[in-house]
Amino acid sequence: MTINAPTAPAQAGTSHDALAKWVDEVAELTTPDRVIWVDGSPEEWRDVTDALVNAGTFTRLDETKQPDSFRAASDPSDVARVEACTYICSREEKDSGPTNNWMDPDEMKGILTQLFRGSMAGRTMYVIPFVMGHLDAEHPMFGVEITDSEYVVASMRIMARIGAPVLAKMEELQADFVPALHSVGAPLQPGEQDVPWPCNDTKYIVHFPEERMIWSYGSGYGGNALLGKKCYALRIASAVAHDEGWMAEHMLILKLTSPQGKAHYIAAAFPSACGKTNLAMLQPTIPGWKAETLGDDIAWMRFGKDGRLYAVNPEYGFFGVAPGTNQRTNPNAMATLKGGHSIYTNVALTDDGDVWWEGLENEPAHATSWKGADWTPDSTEPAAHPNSRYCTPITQCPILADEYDDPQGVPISAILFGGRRKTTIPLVTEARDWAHGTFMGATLSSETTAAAVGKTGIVRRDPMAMLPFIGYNAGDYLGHWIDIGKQSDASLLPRIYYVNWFRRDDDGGFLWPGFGENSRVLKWIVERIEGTADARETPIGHVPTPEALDVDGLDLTTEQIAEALAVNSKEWQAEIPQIQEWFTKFGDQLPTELQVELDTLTTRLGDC
Ligand SMILES: Nc1nc2c(ncn2[C@@H]2O[C@H](COP(=O)(O)OP(=O)(O)OP(=O)(O)O)[C@@H](O)[C@H]2O)c(=O)[nH]1
Ligand SMILES: O=C([O-])CC(=O)C(=O)O
Ligand SMILES: [Mn+2]
Repeated sequence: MTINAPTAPAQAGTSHDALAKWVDEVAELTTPDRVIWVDGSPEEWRDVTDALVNAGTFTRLDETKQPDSFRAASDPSDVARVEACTYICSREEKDSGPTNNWMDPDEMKGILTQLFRGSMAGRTMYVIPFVMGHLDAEHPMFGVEITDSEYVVASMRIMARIGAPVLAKMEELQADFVPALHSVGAPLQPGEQDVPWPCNDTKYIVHFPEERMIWSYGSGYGGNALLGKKCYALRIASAVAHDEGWMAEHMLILKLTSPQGKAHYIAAAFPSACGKTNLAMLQPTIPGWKAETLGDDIAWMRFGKDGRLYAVNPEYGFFGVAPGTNQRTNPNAMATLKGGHSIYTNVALTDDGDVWWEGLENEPAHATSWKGADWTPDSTEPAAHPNSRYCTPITQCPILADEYDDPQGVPISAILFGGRRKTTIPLVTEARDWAHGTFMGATLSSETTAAAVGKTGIVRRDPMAMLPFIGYNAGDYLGHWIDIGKQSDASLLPRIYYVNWFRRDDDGGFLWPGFGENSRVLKWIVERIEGTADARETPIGHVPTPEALDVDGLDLTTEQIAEALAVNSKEWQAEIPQIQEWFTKFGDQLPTELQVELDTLTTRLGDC
């Protein structure tokens, strides 16, 4: 850790000229007490976590239960992504498109410059060099986050490859980087006592796609503040990917090996809190099948020389939803957490120094809720916030695939889209071809969850699970998907599937047991790719025949399975006007291929 006196020039920290200049400018604007260059060392982790414990932000957990791990409780107002305050400030409004908030970049910079002025007073400004993806990638994707939050420093260390080796490489290459400026927006007057979770009611999460730059103000929460993740690896990277002909997607990556030893890599896009982390760490329930994890949230995909799409996970940790995670649903997440070095945010603290959340085993008789209140099983308020999270190193995952660290990535055989729908969407549907698959992704819909501020349970269209993350015009984004499908031979492209683990029966219960049992659906998908599984053709695509889905040993009746797989034409006919209305949003920007797909679907439904 290099400490500069307040007046010392920041160049002391780097021989990267552009970086030194930017750090100086930010320090001058935000007036921190000191500037620290984050090197990623174990001593630094100790210093930062000690500082967070002293500030009351972190509680150190019991060493035998949760080694080197901490629990944080946020301000009750700062618990999730704030989509209403998230902007794509392209130079032209049309380039931000119909799905994003926009403001003229100069106007936005004016507002934010005022807010950032003096915003780090009384605090330490940290400079975190990071790389999304591999440092040895052909084109390493550098970023530097400047933040006044120790919580961000500790979390970024888990979530991304950061520190001295990254800075050294940036200096050697004098490399371009994404400047990512973050402040919690809570300057301290001399002598003023800090609060455990500083933040500001005014929040802005702002992206300048042409300049490849991020400014985030007022929130300390994950997706708003760990700027390598959604802000860089999805919003900025999607704009870069569009320009350069690759893809930055909200997808997990997993490796599935059949009993015969044949491996396939699968990517899957589900909206926030709809099952990516759980599927990425799946424990198959069918004999002989093995799953390994490569990533749980983001995939960057490029064509290889062989014409296949190769995916890498640009992250280095998991930022997972805590509630519902337990030994039965996700034993591999539990084992990852057992490795320690983890941060839990907005979960309950037990009296013996452990953490607890709804759905976890061993419900305590008493705990401290995420809001700091006494909690007992009789309490009416939840112990953990529904969007409480764990942040833990990917390298501790017991089923991590060796290839996760390969800068070339892995060739993808199948892409899954999925959402949370009580009705209409069958357990699994296979697209007829890439354009049809793109249509499935473009019309993906899901009930809203606690991962973003706002009402939950509302069905909304969420194209490729990217609605809050597309860093440019969503119509162009859909066009980009269509284009990608034209760049390789159809036989080399991943096959596309639409899944729904969340369909309900008449009593409101889940029709499908989900979690490890989802391996049965993956098995059908792999067998389809290999040409050995049956399907029936329906107006919406191919669904498994009841015999083709391996339900051996599953406690479901034939009727329940049929219900999970049903294509109900009445429900689909009701869907058509909603899709039409959704497409209207895109105007001329809607790729004609997608209108053709909608017309085809309408005709097919009319015929049945
Ligand atoms: N019923 C059912 N629930 C599931 C299944 N998979 C995940 N869930 C629940 O859905 C919630 C979110 O799951 P995650 O795997 O954390 O979702 P995610 O897509 O990784 O979410 P983000 O990290 O916000 O992007 C958790 O409460 C899970 O227990 C499933 O197959 N069936
Ligand atoms: O970004 C976040 O804050 C958490 C997350 O993974 C999501 O919301 O998809
Ligand atoms: Mn997740």
